[in-house]
Amino acid sequence: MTELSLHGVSAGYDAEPVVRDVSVSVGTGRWLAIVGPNGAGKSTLLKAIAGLVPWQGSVTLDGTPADSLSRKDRARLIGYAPQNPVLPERLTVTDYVLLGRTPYLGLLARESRSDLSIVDETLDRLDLDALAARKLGTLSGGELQRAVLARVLAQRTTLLLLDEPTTGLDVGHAQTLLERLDQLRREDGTTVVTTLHDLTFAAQYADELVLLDRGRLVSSGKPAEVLTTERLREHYSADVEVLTTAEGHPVVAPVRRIRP
Ligand SMILES: Nc1ncnc2c1ncn2[C@@H]1O[C@H](COP(=O)(O)OP(=O)(O)OP(=O)(O)O)[C@@H](O)[C@H]1O
Repeated sequence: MTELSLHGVSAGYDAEPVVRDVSVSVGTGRWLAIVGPNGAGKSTLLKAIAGLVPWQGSVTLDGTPADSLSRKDRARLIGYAPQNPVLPERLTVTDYVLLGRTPYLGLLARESRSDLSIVDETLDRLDLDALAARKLGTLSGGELQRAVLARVLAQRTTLLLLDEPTTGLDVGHAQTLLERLDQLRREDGTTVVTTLHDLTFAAQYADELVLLDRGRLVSSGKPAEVLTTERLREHYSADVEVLTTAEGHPVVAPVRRIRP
């Protein structure tokens, strides 16, 4: 169970921060989606929470400063899946997912029966059983995406940071993956933070959104509060209509204006 809080977080790569002064909290078992136009700093913010880029400010997990955690403790608490992971093509899906158990292994120790059963269970949860013996290099983009999610889920962390988990998935597979994630969150109480380009998916799955533009937080709150036609025009330079489904979820629809 992990509550995540950020206060005045700035992060970047060189001298100039590309994310500035972001403050946001995510309650235990909640889902936060970071949205914003290309280059806004979404991935950088996620990497800052994961401790993968230099950052300033305060990041706490259940009140404990993230930078006071050892590397191993951090890996037991935070699971991070990058947007474009480097994948060892010759590894089988099972062996790749087993890498998620690394934070629990002692020096030179082999995986235990319990590690193997967690991997089996994770493969089963993500319908990857049939692909378990396949090498990563032979999988389709969508299958790989599921394998990446499986590795991070096998890590059994209470906070998941997922950078664009639906990249390259068709609408059905994207929906299935997000549903599975939501189910795991409900069953296990995992806190989820994702970046998502698809604003409709973000609105339908996340409890709260933060909208970044040029490194700054420009809006945060419930999806229907953040996703307004005016705000999307201002920050994305996009012509959209925000519709509402029968269930009350926002749908962000691009609109083409035919000019005479
Ligand atoms: N490794 C890096 N070194 C230097 N600058 C970087 C690096 N990675 C990203 N940046 C810059 O930081 C800024 C924010 O990038 P970031 O990837 O966080 O944006 P993003 O919102 O995730 O974008 P996108 O939607 O295009 O994936 C961009 O200007 C980008 O060029």
